[in-house]
Amino acid sequence: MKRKSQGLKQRPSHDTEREFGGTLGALCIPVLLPLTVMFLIGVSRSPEASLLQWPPALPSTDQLWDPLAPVLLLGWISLHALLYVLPLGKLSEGLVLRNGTRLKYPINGFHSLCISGMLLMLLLGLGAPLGSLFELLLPLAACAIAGSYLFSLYLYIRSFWVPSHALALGGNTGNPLYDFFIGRELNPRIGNFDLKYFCELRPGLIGWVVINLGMLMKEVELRGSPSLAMILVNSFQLLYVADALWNEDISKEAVLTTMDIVHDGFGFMLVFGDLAWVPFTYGMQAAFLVVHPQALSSLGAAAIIALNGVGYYVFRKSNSQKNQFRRDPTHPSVARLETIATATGKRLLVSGWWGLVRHPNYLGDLLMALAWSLPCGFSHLLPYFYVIYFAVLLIHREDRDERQCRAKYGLAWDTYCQRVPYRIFPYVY
Ligand SMILES: NC(=O)C1=CN([C@@H]2O[C@H](COP(=O)(O)OP(=O)(O)OC[C@H]3O[C@@H](n4cnc5c(N)ncnc54)[C@H](OP(=O)(O)O)[C@@H]3O)[C@@H](O)[C@H]2O)C=CC1
Ligand SMILES: CC(C)CCC[C@@H](C)[C@H]1CC=C2C3=C(CC[C@@]21C)[C@@]1(C)CC[C@H](O)C(C)(C)[C@@H]1CC3
Repeated sequence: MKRKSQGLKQRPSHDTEREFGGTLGALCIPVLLPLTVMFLIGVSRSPEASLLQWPPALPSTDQLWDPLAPVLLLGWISLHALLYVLPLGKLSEGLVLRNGTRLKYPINGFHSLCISGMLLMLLLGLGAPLGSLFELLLPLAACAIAGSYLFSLYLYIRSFWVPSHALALGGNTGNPLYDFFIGRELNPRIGNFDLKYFCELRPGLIGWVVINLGMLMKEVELRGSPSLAMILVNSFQLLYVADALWNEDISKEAVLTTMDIVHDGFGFMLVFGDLAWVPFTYGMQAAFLVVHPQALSSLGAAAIIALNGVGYYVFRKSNSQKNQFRRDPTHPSVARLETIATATGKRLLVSGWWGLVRHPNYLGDLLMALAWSLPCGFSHLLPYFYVIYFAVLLIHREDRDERQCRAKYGLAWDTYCQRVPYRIFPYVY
């Protein structure tokens, strides 16, 4: 690769505000989170399933390797890369970049989900032992983690050959450890293939529901039929993933406007998050249920379904309201909502869902997260790991978003905060 014109040479900005605990965070997170993945998988299949057991039970090295794991993982990524480049769905434009251009993105994630689903059904019909994913979970996670390190290294190195406007504002501090972690390049692409966008929605997110299905099949192998708890966990999480892929389209909804796509560089944090953390920890409840079956009454199941329904309603309605307003503030569904003006020309909603709390979509997401854990009963903490982690992630994300909005909207943002004082939970936080 040739270095682009000298006039565009990037200068590290040492005074950039550092996130995720700065250099210390960048040193600890890439070590601790992969260990957490291994620890959680190990604990989920131990009879005690205790998170508090000391010393923590980490799997032995021979449990981490199976030659089938890299083959399956590479096959899965290649399948999704192929589906990504197939001329299915339409092309949408992202937001305007710093150099005034807009990138084009294929909107075919839902097609990928449906095709993956059909292929899986075919494989199951042919007698493929999907339940073996249970035994392969540790080697698969180990490969995904190793792949995340290698891929992030590639992304870090290639970022030195791109022009400065292609770098993320927060990822060019000059501290190699931090920049590797947070990501230097904003939208790394090979030709038209957008690596960040591809990883954000496809292999990991769809991989998560495939692993869940594998856990369900393992339960069928062990006990003859899937339990109600397992069916609920699988259905709720499939709904969440299908919703994300269905709403990928910018002209419908707004994955292309999330802070991960618009603001964050593509470094270890997102690579590992997308390819290892999401598929191997978000489905922890299903893995837990294989070894720790739970009896669930019809009344309990009905209450949990209702909670997931309420959470989904709040999550979807609030996200849709903001996205509709962003797209067309004169649309009848949002035109009557009260707003305040900002210096950028954009208006902020202060009524409707966004007048209830400043992040109603996070509230809905957290209610759903709780509904995913409840089918696992109250005997163990492990199935509640996701809710606890997610609350921490969203509180931290909310704080990052607030700082970005305050920088963008200044006084108007402060007025919004006065009008809508609660962040996520009405009257609590
Ligand atoms: N399952 C998971 O692991 C995760 C799920 N999520 C989910 O993803 C979804 C998207 O979340 P996220 O990307 O964090 O951001 P949000 O969808 O919450 O968007 C925040 C942005 O919305 C705009 N905005 C904020 N307040 C207002 C207002 N009052 N009026 C108009 N516009 C406003 C601002 O953007 P602008 O100035 O550009 O208009 C702000 O930066 C959420 O539902 C979240 O729960 C997120 C992270 C992880
Ligand atoms: C390991 C780290 C410290 C943190 C990793 C964070 C990532 C796991 C998440 C950051 C933003 C995400 C989003 C989704 C999944 C998790 C990650 C990648 C999302 C795709 C889930 C489905 C939603 O509907 C969404 C709005 C599309 C989400 C976008 C953000």
